[in-house]
Amino acid sequence: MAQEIEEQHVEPLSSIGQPLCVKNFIWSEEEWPTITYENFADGDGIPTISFREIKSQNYETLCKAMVDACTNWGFFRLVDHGVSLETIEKVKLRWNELFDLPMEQKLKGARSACLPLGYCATNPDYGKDLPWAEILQLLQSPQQVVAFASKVFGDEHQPFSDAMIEYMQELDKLGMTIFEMLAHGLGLTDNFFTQNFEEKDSTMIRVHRYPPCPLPEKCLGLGSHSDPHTLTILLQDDVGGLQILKSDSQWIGVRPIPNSFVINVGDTLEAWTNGRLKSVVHRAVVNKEKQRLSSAYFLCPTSSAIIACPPQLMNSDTNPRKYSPFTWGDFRKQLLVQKRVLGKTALKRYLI
Ligand SMILES: O=C(O)CCC(=O)C(=O)O
Ligand SMILES: [Fe+2]
Repeated sequence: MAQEIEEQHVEPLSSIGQPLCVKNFIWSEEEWPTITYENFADGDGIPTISFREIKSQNYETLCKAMVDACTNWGFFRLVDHGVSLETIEKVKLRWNELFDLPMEQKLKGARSACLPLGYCATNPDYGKDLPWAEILQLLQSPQQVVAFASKVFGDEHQPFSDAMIEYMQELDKLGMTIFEMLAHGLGLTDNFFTQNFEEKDSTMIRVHRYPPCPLPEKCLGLGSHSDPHTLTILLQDDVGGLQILKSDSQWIGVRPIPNSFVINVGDTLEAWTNGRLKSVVHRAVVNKEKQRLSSAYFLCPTSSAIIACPPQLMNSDTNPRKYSPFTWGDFRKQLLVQKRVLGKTALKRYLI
């Protein structure tokens, strides 16, 4: 029986001419998930922040709560975020339409080995520990979205392109609000972070669709990693599968709540705040019954932005500088060479 499952062909994740079966997706044993996709009990302590009262005098409290969430968890859920449900539903529909297309058509927009932008079914370049996911990765640039969509949908690209561009513009605005609030809560000038985000040359989106998996106890949608960027705004559907690593090496599931985003701190923001805000390792697990859709919007500063912790967040005796200042462009270049981020390792190169 086990043998039969392992020999099964995995149609939704096989590119043309590259048939894959379940056994090609079995991960190294240390990585096998210890809790299932719908085990959320331990994750209910993850803070939930609402923007409903953002305009009132509660602003101060809200900013502090956000900083606390990013300090203690590296993650929070955001509700009443102001991005319209219509924008979100529209883009989800377009993503599903894309993933539902025949493989030949999707591969017209395939990513190339040298540039990780476009569509791919799993990521065969990894060789082993293959993600159980279809993935679309694109830069925030409207031109790039249109170029990708035109390759895949031809003259019919407009609904996809428009939905995607609108969604990313909304998320960008939301990201800037969060950065202002974090700066405020940390006692920095409100534009401390946002002034570095004028050019959006490397901000990007990654959309995943994880098909049902016959062997979820040995496969992973996305392996454990921290996000190297600054801030991630994650949209997940109601299935569940995102798990985060608590400090005591315990994995906990993030319960999906309707019309919310999951926000998490990336490595770059951790360095920028001298470790005050934490970039926490997480992963996506899969399940036998349901496909799952998620999308991560990764906010990145201008390439020339210098990531250096401001003096207000350090203390020469008790909390000296932990990372040598670096530019986002330099870090990004190194990440592109590294290709695969495993666990939380990317920042080590700048440790003092
Ligand atoms: O699918 C998820 O819930 C996680 C996605 C993620 O962590 C990422 O794309 O970096
Ligand atoms: Fe991530």
